[in-house]
Amino acid sequence: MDSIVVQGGQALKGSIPIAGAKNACLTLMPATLLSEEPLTLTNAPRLSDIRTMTLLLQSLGAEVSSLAEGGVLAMSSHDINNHTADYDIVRKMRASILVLGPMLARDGHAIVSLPGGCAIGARPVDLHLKALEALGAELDLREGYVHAKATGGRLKGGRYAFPIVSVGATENALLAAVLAKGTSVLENVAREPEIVDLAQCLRAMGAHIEGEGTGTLTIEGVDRLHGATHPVVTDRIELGTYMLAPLIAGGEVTLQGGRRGLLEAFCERIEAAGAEVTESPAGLTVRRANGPMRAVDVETAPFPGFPTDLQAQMMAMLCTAEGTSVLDEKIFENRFMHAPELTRMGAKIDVHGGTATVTGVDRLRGAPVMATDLRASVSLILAGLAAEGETKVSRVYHLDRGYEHVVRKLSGVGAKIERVKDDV
Ligand SMILES: CC(=O)N[C@H]1[C@@H](OP(=O)(O)OP(=O)(O)OC[C@H]2O[C@@H](n3ccc(=O)[nH]c3=O)[C@H](O)[C@@H]2O)O[C@H](CO)[C@@H](O)[C@@H]1O
Ligand SMILES: C=C(OP(=O)(O)O)C(=O)O
Repeated sequence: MDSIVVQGGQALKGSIPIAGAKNACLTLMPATLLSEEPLTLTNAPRLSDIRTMTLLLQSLGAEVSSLAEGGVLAMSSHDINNHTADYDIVRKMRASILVLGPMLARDGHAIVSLPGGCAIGARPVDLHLKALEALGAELDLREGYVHAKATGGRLKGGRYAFPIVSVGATENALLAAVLAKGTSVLENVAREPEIVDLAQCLRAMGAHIEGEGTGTLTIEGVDRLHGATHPVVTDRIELGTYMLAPLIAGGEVTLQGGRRGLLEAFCERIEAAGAEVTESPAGLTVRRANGPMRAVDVETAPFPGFPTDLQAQMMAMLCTAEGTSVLDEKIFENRFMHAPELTRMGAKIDVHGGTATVTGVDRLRGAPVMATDLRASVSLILAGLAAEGETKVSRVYHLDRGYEHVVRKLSGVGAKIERVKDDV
């Protein structure tokens, strides 16, 4: 297993290219199952989650190329010969459940393992299933698998109002509705840029969709979809993560390809804390406006609110901001695993239920730390950038799920960071 070792105290200067979004790519890839013609993605990121989705699609009979220059990922689902998504793959990555809607829509049947909970919370998939039932799916849960059939062999247009906003359930329902017979109306849907990206890709494949980016999606099902080439939207979570780096370590960094519209609520909060964010055709440039960073309160919410996937990284920044900040995590019930690790580095954090109170300290101190999920891991690297001495973050496989070339990107702007092999 590898670790990341950071020597803190270097101010940062330069540019970081931002990759295509993991969470967009993971919902765009299953769209290949909807057509017998090829779907090609460009700007796909080089991440272990993308590799896992590749293996899952290949296990169903799809052809998926290895990632080429420019993030080109060529896929073809001409011969889908297996309709079972096995537990061994699904348990590695929750986004695997996104093959259920498209398989059901294409061939009228599918068997997909239930993903189970994970470190950040229970994360049920009941809303995915209820939305598919509203489109005419008959579901049976047996031995840890969802056995799904479309009544009469084809899904039918239907209406479903989500009781809470769910990104994944919106995606699964949209992926299914595009080939259902008739009109579907999905209400209280997620509005994340990744949903807008999925709708645009499906439209390029011939789907009839209205309302992406709003609370209601209206989909007129078509009999077949064709091939397309689609660029994956910029990763707003990678963008926000690296925007925090110069605020923590000092200096000025340009995030190439960054756009404010992807992260308006996040930009507003870091500006309230003392950041200066400048938008240009090249991207977003970030530095401290004047003097040290100050405390701000943060509440996570579905888009366009403050993303839960940036809560851990924001906490790392607030650990050395002047004053006391309150972070309310409203999406996942157990997403503060980074707090005890940051405390080991000298941070002052009290966690009660879904609320963390952070009192800024002058300086963090490097320490060996360990993270149990993706964003928690990167928050420890960010904290290490300004900590006194050495921070060693172990269990780097979490990081590899969502950040490509993290050492290259941060050392490119002057951080002292390396990846090392652990002694066994
Ligand atoms: C691969 C991917 O895109 N992952 C993102 C996606 O996860 P994911 O799609 O899993 O997150 P959801 O938006 O579905 O989850 C939101 C909330 O709804 C609950 N819920 C969800 C589905 C369901 O059937 N029942 C239910 O109760 C969840 O437990 C959670 O409390 O959106 C999250 C919220 O922005 C992000 O943190 C994840 O990075
Ligand atoms: C929680 C995340 O991903 P996933 O939904 O795949 O677990 C994330 O990207 O921060």
